[in-house]
Amino acid sequence: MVEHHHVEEIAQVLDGHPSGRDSYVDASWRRCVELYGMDPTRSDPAHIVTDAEFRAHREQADWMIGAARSGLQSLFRQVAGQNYVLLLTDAKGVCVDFFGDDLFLDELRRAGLYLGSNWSEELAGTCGVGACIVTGEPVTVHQDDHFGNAHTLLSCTSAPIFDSLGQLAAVLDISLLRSPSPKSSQNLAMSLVTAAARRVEMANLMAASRREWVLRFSSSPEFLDVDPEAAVSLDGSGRVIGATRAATQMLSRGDSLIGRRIDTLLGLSVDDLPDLMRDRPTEERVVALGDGGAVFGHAIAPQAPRRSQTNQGSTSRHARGGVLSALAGSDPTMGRLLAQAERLAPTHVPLLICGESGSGKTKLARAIHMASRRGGFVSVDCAGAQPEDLRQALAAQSGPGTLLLRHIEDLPTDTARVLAGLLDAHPDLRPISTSATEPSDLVSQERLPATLYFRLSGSVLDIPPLRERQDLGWLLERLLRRHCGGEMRLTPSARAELLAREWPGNLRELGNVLDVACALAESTVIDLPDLPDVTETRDKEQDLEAILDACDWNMARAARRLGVNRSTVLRRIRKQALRAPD
Ligand SMILES: Nc1ncnc2c1ncn2[C@@H]1O[C@H](COP(=O)(O)OP(=O)(O)OP(=O)(O)O)[C@@H](O)[C@H]1O
Repeated sequence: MVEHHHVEEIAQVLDGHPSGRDSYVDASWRRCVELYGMDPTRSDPAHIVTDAEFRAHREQADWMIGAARSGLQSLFRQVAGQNYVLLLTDAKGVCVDFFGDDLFLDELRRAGLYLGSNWSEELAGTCGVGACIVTGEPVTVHQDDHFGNAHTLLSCTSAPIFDSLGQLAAVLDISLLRSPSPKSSQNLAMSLVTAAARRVEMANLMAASRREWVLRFSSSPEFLDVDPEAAVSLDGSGRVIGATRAATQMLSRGDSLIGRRIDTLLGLSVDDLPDLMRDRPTEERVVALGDGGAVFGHAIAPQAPRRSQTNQGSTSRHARGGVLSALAGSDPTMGRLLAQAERLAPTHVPLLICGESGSGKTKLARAIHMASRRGGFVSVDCAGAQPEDLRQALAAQSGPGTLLLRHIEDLPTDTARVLAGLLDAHPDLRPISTSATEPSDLVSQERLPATLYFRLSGSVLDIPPLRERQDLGWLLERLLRRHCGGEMRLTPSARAELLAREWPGNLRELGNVLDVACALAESTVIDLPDLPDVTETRDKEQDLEAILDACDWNMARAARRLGVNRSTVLRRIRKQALRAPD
């Protein structure tokens, strides 16, 4: 009798009379007849895939099963003793994971509430999983909402799980073999299953974003850190590269967020993210939404170096892009310089890298060598280098390679003559020189013989000083990880102070300041008082003579005390015309 009524009701919907049920039920009934050619009078049993098919589906969904496991387990504990069964299906509707009571296993299997059953709408008719896959929304398909007569005792509540790019990845379903007749009896099941799906998406995004910034949101400050509602992951330039479904709905009413810049979606830029980290009181971490509303935000810094975003792929061009692009964030001058360096790297053109002390000339030279894939690497500090030092350095070198000549401006005249001869003897050796002196001054001030200068400066690369770079925030994070490990973080005020400094000692000074700050910080958070004073750094410059005296004019010791290298000390001694006491 009930079955007859069910078939009639479906026929009425097909005639255009709404059933009064949820609209997704009517729509699904119509699809079953009009699209899949199903017959409501038939009573087809559950559709179970073959063992081989099941293995293939499970293998493909392996990552999702892993990500969802603990969410499923805790959901199952929440509904323990209420005869619910939990199914995780893949995006095609095949059940790949299952939690249910062993007592009812046979019955559950017969009903298709078990591993390997296929709940796609075109096979199973109107059902929770099938309707969820088609609509992309959470649904409850209760008792005779089901199309097929075989399933009209079941109550199935299903929520979609999307991957971080917004593709449907799985469906989480909570079902009962027998249930009370009002559909509203399943409202709690609906809340539980949607919350569990949201947490699985969150866990998934977090697992995939260890190398990226993640920004999590909650409308209530109490839950921001423990159970946020939504999250996005961002690349170094602040573009969204992953989002949970809730974030898509919260920030762009369901339109994809992928590729959009965070400052076009929210009242903040990527540089503001550190202000939203956990060390700041939750109530202060307010983020303005585009529609005028506001939520609370929690930013999580990358836990490992970010992947290179250029040249994805494993070609040698990628390797070059990787090593060079890792030297800068989004600073336009550095961007141009690195693009130029990338093109020059594989050539034999002698390079002269100019820039202030500590600005990263040596680092760039090494990166160019690595990108060139050109055999051996020989490095010589030219400050005070004797001809014999050069000969020794090159004694074992044969074949292609790079000769790094650091502080070329301090090369003594005798050694300069020998260098020219050594370059003749090693035609495969490509010289890369570094200089803190302007290229024009190298010749005009007779720091280098003109012939040698032209021989060494096939192309000149100018590194900007740190105070002129626009990627200081990026560098701060990078050096913080390198100098202090992944754990350490800066309070917003410490960060603001570092961003405001002039950095006359450039990246070397920044590294030294972070070393001191890490040593002084009492926890994993670096605060304002942990930062060495600017005047301490300046004093170092001014008190060179006093420090040299204190170190018995031992250059290496003085260099360590000052946080610079030996040749810089030599240069400063010359500049200040200091003389060691007799
Ligand atoms: N892009 C970078 N990212 C992170 N650290 C960097 C970068 N460039 C340089 N550094 C660090 O800054 C410090 C100074 O760099 P480097 O020795 O290359 O400077 P330099 O210009 O050659 O200095 P100098 O002229 O005094 O010899 C080093 O500790 C280096 O590791």
